[in-house]
Amino acid sequence: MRGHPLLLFRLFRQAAGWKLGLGLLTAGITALAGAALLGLSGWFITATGIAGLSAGTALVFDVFRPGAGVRALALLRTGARYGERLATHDATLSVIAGLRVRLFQALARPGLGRALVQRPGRLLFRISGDLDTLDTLYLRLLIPACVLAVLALVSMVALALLMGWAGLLPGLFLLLVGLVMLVLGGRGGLVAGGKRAAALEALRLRLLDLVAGRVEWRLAGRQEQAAYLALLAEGRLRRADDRLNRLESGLTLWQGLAATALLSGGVILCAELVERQLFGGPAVALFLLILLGLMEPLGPLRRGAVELGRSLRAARRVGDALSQPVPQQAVSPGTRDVILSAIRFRHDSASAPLFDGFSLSIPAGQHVAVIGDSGAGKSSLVALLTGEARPDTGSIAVPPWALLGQDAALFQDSVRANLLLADPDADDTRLWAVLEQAGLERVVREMPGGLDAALGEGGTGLSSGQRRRLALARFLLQDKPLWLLDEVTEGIDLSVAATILTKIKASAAGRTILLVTHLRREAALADRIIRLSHGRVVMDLTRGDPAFDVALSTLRPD
Ligand SMILES: Nc1ncnc2c1ncn2[C@@H]1O[C@H](COP(=O)(O)OP(=O)(O)OP(=O)(O)O)[C@@H](O)[C@H]1O
Repeated sequence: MRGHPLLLFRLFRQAAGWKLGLGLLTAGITALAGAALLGLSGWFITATGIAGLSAGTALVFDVFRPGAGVRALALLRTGARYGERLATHDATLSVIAGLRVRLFQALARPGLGRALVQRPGRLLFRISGDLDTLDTLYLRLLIPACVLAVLALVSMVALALLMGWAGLLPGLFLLLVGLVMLVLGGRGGLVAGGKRAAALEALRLRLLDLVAGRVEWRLAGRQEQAAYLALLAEGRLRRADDRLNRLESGLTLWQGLAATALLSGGVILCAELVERQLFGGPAVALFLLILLGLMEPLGPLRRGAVELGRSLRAARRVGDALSQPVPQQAVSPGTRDVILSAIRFRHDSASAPLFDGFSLSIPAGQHVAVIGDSGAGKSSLVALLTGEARPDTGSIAVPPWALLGQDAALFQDSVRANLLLADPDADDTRLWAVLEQAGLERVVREMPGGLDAALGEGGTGLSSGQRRRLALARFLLQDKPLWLLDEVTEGIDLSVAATILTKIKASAAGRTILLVTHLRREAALADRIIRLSHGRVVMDLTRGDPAFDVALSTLRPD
């Protein structure tokens, strides 16, 4: 089932089962009412015209019942069409909205997230393009295909009752036409649609490179080459579009030929029936116009068929991501201490394990500084604790944690929304309190809109020190027993660093802290210092030990 489009149909059904059914039902009623309306109107106009030829028939001709029928069918068709639009779009939008959340969660899985971040164009595509493509599956494929099948079957039964076995022919012909359309469109669209998706992804990436790196391209004198690469991708996109257009034109031709053949066959059949005096003029109009009505779903089906390949590809990719288990924070319920036992861990692209038989135990409430040269394994240790990296063997027990790192990771949204990420239920009083703790309250109060002030991408609108303080406020909002601090004051000026460290110290009592650092001012918060080297603990000192102060003094001063 992994990655199979059927998984998506199952998700569609779970998310909006009855709405999908209602959509199909109303779409079927709309099409049937449309075909009947066309036929009855044709019959009525013809029959009225013929009846009007002589005064005798004109007087006895009943215009009321067929007129009422036309009105009833018109009302039914309009109402059903309205219901269909409501039901199908509501169903699709709610399913896609639900899928978007699940896809975000799935993409947050460490391995997948990291793999995709190396190809941001693809990541963007998955989140936007693939999901939007999925509405085609239901709206443009399933609905027209089912409606065509229903119309064909109903027409087969009705026309067979009316004119014997010959009445089966239009329905069978329609089914054949629809099937050929799906096969041809699906096969052609799969290849051309795949090429189009790849070209569009390449074009987006090339354009991003061109714009974001324009200064570097220019300095290197290679702007022309970068533009040429974008043009190449654009050329591939155009050729793929041409192929898709040709495919759609071919299918339109096929639809036109099929419609002509069906109508011509209908005219020949009617001529035969008229000659045998089984059909009169009004019945001919009824029959031919019903045939026209039956072909109505072929247009949407044709457009859906061209999209079939693209939709199936998107369904497979989204299905692949969704079939992975949703990542959970690596938290062991009931644990208060941090315990790593006999860990063996190798980075994906590394040849040898970084940690081999690594064990570490931090009792609840202890404040530990992890120091060591660059590449010693400090960040990898934090990644193991947060679950971002998984050990090959060994066990890890971690209480609920909050992480504060060097990257402020702020989003293009309001100050409030950036804070609420940490605790969606926090009220304004609490938000102001953490802003005050982080030394940012006055700044935010002076911003237009206060908590609702909009930040730009990455927190633009705030200075880099203010961004770090906002990240600190968000961190403080999480009331977790374990704090993981990864070089939190690296690269910031003394006054901001002092604020951050003071606030951390003020709220540190009763919590376990593991801080990774090269800086004396940060390690001074700890009551235990561990030095790592090549993935091993080479020094483990507690405050009071004379070597503790010596270890502190080896660290970078402020
Ligand atoms: N994603 C990765 N793939 C392969 N090797 C990695 C990866 N991340 C880190 N490493 C390697 O693992 C080792 C430990 O890296 P880590 O980032 O944990 O060190 P660190 O002590 O945090 O260094 P720094 O102080 O420079 O941040 C290094 O040799 C590094 O090259």
